[in-house]
Amino acid sequence: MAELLTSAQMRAIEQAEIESGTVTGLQLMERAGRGAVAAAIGKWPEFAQGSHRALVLCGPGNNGGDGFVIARRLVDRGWNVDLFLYGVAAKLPPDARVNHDLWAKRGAVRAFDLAALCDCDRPDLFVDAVFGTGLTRPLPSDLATALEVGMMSNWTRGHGIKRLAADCPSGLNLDTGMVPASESDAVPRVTSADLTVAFHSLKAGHRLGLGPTLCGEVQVVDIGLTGPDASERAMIGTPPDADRARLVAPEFAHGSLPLRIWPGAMIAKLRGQGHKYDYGHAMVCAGGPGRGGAARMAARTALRSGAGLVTMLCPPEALQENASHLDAIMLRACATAETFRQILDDRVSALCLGPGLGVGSATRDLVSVALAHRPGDRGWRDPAVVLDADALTSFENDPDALFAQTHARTVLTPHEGEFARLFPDLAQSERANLSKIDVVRQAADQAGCIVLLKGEDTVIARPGGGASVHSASGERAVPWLATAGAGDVLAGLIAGLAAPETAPDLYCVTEAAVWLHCEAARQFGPGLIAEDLPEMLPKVFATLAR
Ligand SMILES: NC(=O)C1=CN([C@@H]2O[C@H](COP(=O)(O)OP(=O)(O)OC[C@H]3O[C@@H](n4cnc5c(N)ncnc54)[C@H](O)[C@@H]3O)[C@@H](O)[C@H]2O)[C@@H](O)CC1
Ligand SMILES: [K+]
Repeated sequence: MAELLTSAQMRAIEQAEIESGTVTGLQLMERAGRGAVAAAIGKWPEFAQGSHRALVLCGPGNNGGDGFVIARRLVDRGWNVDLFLYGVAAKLPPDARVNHDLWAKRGAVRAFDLAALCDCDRPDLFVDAVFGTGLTRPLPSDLATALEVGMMSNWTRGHGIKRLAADCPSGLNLDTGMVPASESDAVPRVTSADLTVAFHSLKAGHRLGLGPTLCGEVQVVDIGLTGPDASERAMIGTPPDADRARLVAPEFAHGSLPLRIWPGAMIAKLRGQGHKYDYGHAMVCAGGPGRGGAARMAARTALRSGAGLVTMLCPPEALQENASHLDAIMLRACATAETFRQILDDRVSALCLGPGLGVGSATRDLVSVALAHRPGDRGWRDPAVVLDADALTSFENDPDALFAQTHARTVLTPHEGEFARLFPDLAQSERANLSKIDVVRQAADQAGCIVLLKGEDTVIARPGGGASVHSASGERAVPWLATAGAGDVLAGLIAGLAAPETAPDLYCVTEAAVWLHCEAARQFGPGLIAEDLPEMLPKVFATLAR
């Protein structure tokens, strides 16, 4: 559970620490530059010995300051370094200026010039230290060109040049994971780094949007600010604080976490002992004949993932079809919302509605019954209600009617299309400079419940602010998870994990569900279809129990 900071939060942390007198900005910059060089040598051991050539491009702020430190450290190691400054030395902020001056005693500072840069000898390492957390506008086009992969073809064997980015590839907005579009260049050219060293902590933009692709491998470098580890440890089992966002992964900023602690501890059946009813009763509502597959997959996943028992409810005319597919899952006919209300009893602890349910008033009525159900004397909290797919689209014309009924134990799991139907003002086309985290936070506030917006960067948020990002990128990239029915499985997974009496906080369960969903797909590999996901769960659980 690593924190994902915004640029402003990072600045505030640095500022507070500098003002407290425990560290100076100059010390932080030195550690950042040294840490970047150490990370590069760790990744490319061939750089540890001998003389190599680097081209360092420094910017007009403190990110440029890091570049001067990197250049100095490389020369100390016997490297040849060409350094260009995009900006004016006299206008550098103080710490960057000090490092500029230190470098100037060792090598030349050349004013940024595309032609001169292209004239340099082929570098082994290209260091991008132009902009970090301070990017405020699109990249100027000459700079974009200088940072471009295509420019590398100036050098023979240009493809072998390693790219190191200080804090981020310049042009990437570290709050949004987006590259601001420029008027002159509709498709801004930002080049992927091979290695990005993130100072102190991951920032949101490292894991949102284009961030994972552009950053390449990301290593967090400790620059001696008060460690995030303690606060990260405290996060396990509790949702994030209002203004905080975190990465859904078994890791801290500076290390990994045993899987039995997370997500293992989020899975009731990996811990206690109990009767099937202690693990809760999940119910899944299905649509009419020929449309039961999605709900059956959700139900099967709920049963595999932790519910003690699972019942599927369907219209009487779909009974035969569903009965021929289900064994361990119980099946009951449910013709109307009123019947649904009568069927719900004290033991029902999780409800999943939406997959294959059909769009319209009948679905709206079922959703209303689900959201109005209270636990009675036997239960101690409201049942978890997971609403997906048709349960969301059915409220397209009146989302407020849904939001008037949702409660704290409700999770909405839209994809971008469904999200736009419920929150048209927050649709992708309307987001401007808001990050996906900000957008889902606003949605959760509007809806009054947990909202999970799917994608390669899945974002979860709850009312009042806390948010999480799960990134299916890099080693966790699962393009084969983009398959029909995968979303139905996720809805069932949340319901199944939330059903047990001892299930942790619903927000934390939702985080674990997203990770497990991706993990099951990852372990299965290409060729996956949605039915494979519940069948992979036992294997995944086995790795968490150790
Ligand atoms: N003491 C500190 O504050 C430390 C800062 N660190 C580094 O400093 C970075 C943040 O420094 P800054 O806040 O100075 O920000 P940056 O160095 O990221 O950039 C700010 C400068 O770039 C200009 N700028 C922004 N976007 C531009 C664009 N599109 N075209 C042209 N100019 C543009 C701004 O006007 C400003 O001069 C971090 O990412 C990190 O790399 C680290 O050295 C650790 C210590
Ligand atoms: K940079």
